[in-house]
Amino acid sequence: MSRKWLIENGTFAVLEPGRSVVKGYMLIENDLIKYVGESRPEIEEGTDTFDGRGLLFAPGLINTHGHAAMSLLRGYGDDMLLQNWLQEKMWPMEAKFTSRDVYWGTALSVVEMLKGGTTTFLDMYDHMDQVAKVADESGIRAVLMRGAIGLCPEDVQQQKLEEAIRFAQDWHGKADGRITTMMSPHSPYTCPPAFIEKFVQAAHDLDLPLHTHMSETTAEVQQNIEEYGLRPTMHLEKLGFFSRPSIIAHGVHLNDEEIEILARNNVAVSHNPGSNLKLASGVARVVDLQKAGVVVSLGTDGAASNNNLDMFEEIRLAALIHKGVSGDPTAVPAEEALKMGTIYGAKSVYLPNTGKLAEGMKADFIAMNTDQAHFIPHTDFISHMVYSAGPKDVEHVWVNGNQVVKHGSCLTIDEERVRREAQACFEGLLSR
Ligand SMILES: CSC[C@H]1O[C@@H](n2cnc3c(O)ncnc32)[C@H](O)[C@@H]1O
Ligand SMILES: [Zn+2]
Repeated sequence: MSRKWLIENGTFAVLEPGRSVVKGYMLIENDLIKYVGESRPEIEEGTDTFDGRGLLFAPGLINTHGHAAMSLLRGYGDDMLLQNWLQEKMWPMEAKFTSRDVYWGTALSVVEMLKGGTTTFLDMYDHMDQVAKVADESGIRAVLMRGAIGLCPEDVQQQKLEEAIRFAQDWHGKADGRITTMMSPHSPYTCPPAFIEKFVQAAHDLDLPLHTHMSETTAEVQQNIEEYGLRPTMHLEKLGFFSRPSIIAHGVHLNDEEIEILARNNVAVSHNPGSNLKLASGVARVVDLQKAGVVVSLGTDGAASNNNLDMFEEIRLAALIHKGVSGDPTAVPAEEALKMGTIYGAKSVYLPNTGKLAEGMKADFIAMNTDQAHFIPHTDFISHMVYSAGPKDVEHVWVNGNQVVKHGSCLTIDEERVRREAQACFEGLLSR
């Protein structure tokens, strides 16, 4: 049965050229936005109404890189460089992760993301059926992939590849279309070239995009040059990676030629400023990437390197650090930063019908309470959302037309149970 409802007297962040915000109405039918505008549309009998006064409606935030189950390792390895952090802290603990750990760790992250206004997340991890189960049950939209590290014997590599293919086939388009999949070798420094080529071939066979970590640290770039005689971008290009739609995470250390290769191949970049700062990896050349025409979106990375999944923080960091680094106060203006967290996120994870409040788009959106001191005066709501707001301002969240957060509480997940089980999982990991 069709369900129609009309939001009245709201403020809508439409982010269109010449008009960032519209005061008026938004009509939703099932999973789709049917109308956004100043005048009240004709509505059929039986259409519900929703009072939007005091609320700023915005597209749901899109987190384009992360490892949700790593919230179990939040605070477990702080103030370290990437390679030491991975080798000494993360990988030894992750080797002990069971399906149960991944389920509750992911659920913990999904609670944090939904309550903080994130309606879509990309996730690269192991035990991915558990991640898909959480996405299915919670109502969030998810772009999922079995991440594969190839530092293992060939028969184990083969198992990982087959599992990645099986997972991608099983879940693509599931959960009312909320789950899509990608193929994902972890990185050029953890995957031998022949292993990466197999993922590229599988992505061609399954008609799926590719995702990987790339050029996150100077050490990684140096190692790639020593092992393969090429910088990571040229190396992946040679392996055919960019012959598929692809999104790379980080892209911190890129030279001009690499930026040109990414632009020429329409490769999207997930910028993860919080994680890159915390691991002292550096600051990505976002302004140069955007000037070259690369779609740059935003990700949190896992909660063990961030240490939260707050997309407002990533949006604000994107708007701030590039001003600081360049000395140019117009670098990454507020509206551009917000687009990186919404519409550019949608483009970079190949979900073109999300990320915007407009007719025909999926009804994935949030409502923020603007009757608060840090939203006053009601001058520029886009500025306030980027420079002043945070996850606690998110009052309601809808994904695919369904309400998943109401007055700041999750409707689809038992948050108290998730917190208890996640704590128990962490204690179990410590004792094993
Ligand atoms: C194969 S599952 C994903 C794998 O990635 C690791 N990881 C988490 N954050 C980062 C990062 O910033 N760079 C590289 N790898 C990262 C995580 O610990 C898992 O092992
Ligand atoms: Zn990562």
